[in-house]
Amino acid sequence: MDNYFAIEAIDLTKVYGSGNTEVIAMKNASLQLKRGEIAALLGPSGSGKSTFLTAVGLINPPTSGTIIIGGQLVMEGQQSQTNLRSFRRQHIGYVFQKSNLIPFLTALENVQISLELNGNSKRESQDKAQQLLDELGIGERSDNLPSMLSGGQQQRVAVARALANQPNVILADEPTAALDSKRGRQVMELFAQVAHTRGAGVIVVTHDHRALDVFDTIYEMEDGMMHQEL
Ligand SMILES: Nc1ncnc2c1ncn2[C@@H]1O[C@H](COP(=O)(O)OP(=O)(O)OP(=O)(O)O)[C@@H](O)[C@H]1O
Repeated sequence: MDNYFAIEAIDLTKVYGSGNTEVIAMKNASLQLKRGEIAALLGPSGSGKSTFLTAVGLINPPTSGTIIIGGQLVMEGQQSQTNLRSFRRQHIGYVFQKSNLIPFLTALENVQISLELNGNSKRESQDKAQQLLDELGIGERSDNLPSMLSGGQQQRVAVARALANQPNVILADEPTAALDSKRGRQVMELFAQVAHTRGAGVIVVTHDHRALDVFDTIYEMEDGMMHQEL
């Protein structure tokens, strides 16, 4: 089927530095994620999880390997095959450990701005942002600045922002690290729902083994190598 995979990462390797200071952070890491599938990425500190996620997120290119997103070849080694900036904005939603909301914009404006950056009118963006916040259960807090929201609410706004442009791919780097286990689980369930209902491919880096049942697939990194858990 055309575009059956949200992400195909093939033999990704990343080398930082050279000579004595060379670090091989990722070695031939491969992963195939279908649309509608949510995968957890586990592994000890320093095993290469962030390196993998930022490579696939087109933030930090691999030294070698191939990245195909939504059926389109985007990276061949360090060579980009498309305009990475606009590709990223249109197709990839990123959620970080801390919500990284813009502190002087309201919850609504934080979501609205990413829609406007993608060419939607102000009015359209406002309506769509409000609708997303409503769907995520924080619509009544849309006028609040991030500092007035709890960690879990801020993370919901960050998820709304990541979903705003209906990306094929959502990448989350320890999105629940700042949350208690109940709220952490809610955020994980939200990602699973987004994958299953919107057909996005979602990868979540996590250290939290308590919510692993929400994932369709579990990958683990060790010393830069990727394994799929059976
Ligand atoms: N910019 C960099 N320059 C040099 N080495 C780096 C750089 N970024 C990461 N590394 C090294 O690459 C390896 C993998 O790091 P990475 O951040 O991908 O691990 P991680 O699994 O995400 O760790 P954590 O769970 O602690 O966030 C580590 O040995 C790290 O020290």
